[in-house]
Amino acid sequence: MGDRGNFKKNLRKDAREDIKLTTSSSTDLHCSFHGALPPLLGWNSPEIWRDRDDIQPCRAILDEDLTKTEPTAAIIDGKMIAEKIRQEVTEEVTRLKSQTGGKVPGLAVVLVGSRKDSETYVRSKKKACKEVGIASFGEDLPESSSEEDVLAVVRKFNEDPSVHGILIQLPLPKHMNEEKVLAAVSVEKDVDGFHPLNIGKLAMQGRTPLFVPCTPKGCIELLLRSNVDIKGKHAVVIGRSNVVGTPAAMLLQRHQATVTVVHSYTPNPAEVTRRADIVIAAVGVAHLVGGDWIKPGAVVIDVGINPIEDPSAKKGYRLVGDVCFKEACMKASAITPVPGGVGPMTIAMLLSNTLDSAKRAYGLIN
Ligand SMILES: Nc1nc2c(c(=O)[nH]1)N[C@@H](CN(C=O)c1ccc(C(=O)N[C@@H](CCC(=O)O)C(=O)O)cc1)CN2
Repeated sequence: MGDRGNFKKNLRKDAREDIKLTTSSSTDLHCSFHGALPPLLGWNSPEIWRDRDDIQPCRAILDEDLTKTEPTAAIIDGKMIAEKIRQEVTEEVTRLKSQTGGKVPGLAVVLVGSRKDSETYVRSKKKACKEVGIASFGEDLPESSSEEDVLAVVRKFNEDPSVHGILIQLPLPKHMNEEKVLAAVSVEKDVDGFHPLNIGKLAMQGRTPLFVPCTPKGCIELLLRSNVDIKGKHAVVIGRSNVVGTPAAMLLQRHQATVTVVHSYTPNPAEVTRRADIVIAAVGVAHLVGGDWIKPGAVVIDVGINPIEDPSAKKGYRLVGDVCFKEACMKASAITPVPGGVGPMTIAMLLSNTLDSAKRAYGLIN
């Protein structure tokens, strides 16, 4: 009790700012009751990975010569595996069409604002739909749209029987309540798997969510299709975002892994990660995970897609993962590259979820 009562004075300023927000929220169970105690649901603290004494920059970033050691890792080719899944989806769409007298799955993609990366992802999703025979519907709203504008679009797609999946491209503009918008998507059309019912069922034993979030599902699919045993293994998930880290940890547990989540408040994350047989890195910090974080023989799934300056590249930048690929290759038994690893699987899983939704709507699966 005493320790908890005292801990407030040790918090950094940014965390304190956050406490003000958290304590005024209606979800802040017990706080007003216990006074100085932290809320039962914890603080909504920001993830800050930079300027930590217990994290060293990876050697490849420091341009040290790594050529003296031979890489050990097999490359898990996400692009190839995603392509195989797209072919499978194409065949199933054809079968569904013949079973339903010409019906095809439909995906609606809602984009709010004009973030360049989001526009690229939305374009890729629509193109992928076309290639596999899924009809795509789009609604692009300006950044200045109100939450009610977005909710109206969601309601329209909820009621449209030719739409089997609805996806709200994230992140939404800051002035919108993401929780409210995602919860407005019909649970039967929630192909992103972010509806509280779907994510809640994913967290609970013996429950079956209608959809599982695409990127974590893609990570597991990569492991399964690369014949990596998950059962009984120690998996470390680095990052605890709603989109990747948290659902990935839940999915790994459902596959009987022992899961540790490493986050920005974990002391000595390298030491903790070094105990893992399977590492899923999903923090969004370029090259955070150095070779010294990886146990020899571990399997590494790198979810990060971070642009870094590169004057030799046509666009002036290139994409790198959260893992220092050059270093991790010397330790891991298998690793996903960036680009060409998890990214293409995110879209393949979206197609697969949309197909499942259509099959359910036409009574072809439960
Ligand atoms: N509603 C959602 N929003 C977002 C999600 C999501 O799953 N649902 N995930 C990310 C972005 N994302 C899809 O939306 C996504 C990211 C990356 C890729 C991809 O194929 N990446 C390529 C590289 C692409 C490039 O060259 O620019 C790769 O890694 O090889 C696809 C989808 C955030 N928002």
